Amino acid sequence: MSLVVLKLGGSVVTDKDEAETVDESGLAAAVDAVAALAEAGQVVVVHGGGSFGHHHAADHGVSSESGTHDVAGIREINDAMKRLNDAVLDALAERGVPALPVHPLSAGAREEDGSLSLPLAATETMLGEGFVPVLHGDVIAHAGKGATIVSGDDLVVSLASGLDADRVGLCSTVPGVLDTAGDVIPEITAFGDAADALGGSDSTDVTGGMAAKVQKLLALGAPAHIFGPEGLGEFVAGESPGTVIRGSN
Ligand SMILES: Nc1ncnc2c1ncn2[C@@H]1O[C@H](COP(=O)(O)OP(=O)(O)OP(=O)(O)O)[C@@H](O)[C@H]1O
Ligand SMILES: C=C(C)CCOP(=O)(O)O
Repeated sequence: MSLVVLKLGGSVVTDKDEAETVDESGLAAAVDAVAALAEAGQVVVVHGGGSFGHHHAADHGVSSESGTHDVAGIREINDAMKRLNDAVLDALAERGVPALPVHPLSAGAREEDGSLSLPLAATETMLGEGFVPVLHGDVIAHAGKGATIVSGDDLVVSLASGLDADRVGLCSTVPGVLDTAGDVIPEITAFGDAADALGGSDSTDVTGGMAAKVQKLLALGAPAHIFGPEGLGEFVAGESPGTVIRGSN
């Protein structure tokens, strides 16, 4: 049975400029795509932090690089991500998708060198039992730093390689990775293919925006598709919307 790893960008499922605001129409379109993928095979969903995680993380000075030992701050970030996760799970349940949460704060950790340890037992067993695991960017224990932020993009890379996914898609609010003229770059095989145009996010963001996303996906060593909400249908149909990141490792 085919296995797809699909990221729902925080910019899709939330209004990234309004604190803790779900984008109902973006979420609805994304969940319809997940429902279709779940009908056809196995799917693992990862969603980003959007205006839930990033705003609270920024308030506490926590990012993928900067950590904290402030328990109240860690809990504030994780609680916000669980609220967004509940909204995604509820929308999936309304469409009859058997979705269950996997919270990275309680499932994984970062080693001192920053490498991510994400045991897959919960995710793999959920898949084997016919469930749809839903993970999300989160705050995560980090040896030597207390806790830092793990991006949904990091989780996508870890899951796709650990589960040997057949297809990887990342839905954002842009139609793909854009060049300096604003056109979609069809394929990226090296960071230099788009370096001039790659930047952070237009909204509050503590995990590096599109530049970090492309860098992480190039390390995956398998094709990953970056597309906008209008590309969800094509991705579900097995086509290649937006930009394909084709790294080698
Ligand atoms: N060359 C580029 N092409 C496309 N988007 C770019 C580029 N450079 C910077 N960006 C910015 O990156 C954003 C997408 O990255 P972002 O991390 O915000 O996406 P996301 O995964 O939906 O969000 P989240 O990280 O909350 O899950 C775009 O909204 C755009 O503002
Ligand atoms: C900021 C938090 C807590 C999540 C970051 O995940 P991302 O939005 O996928 O980068």
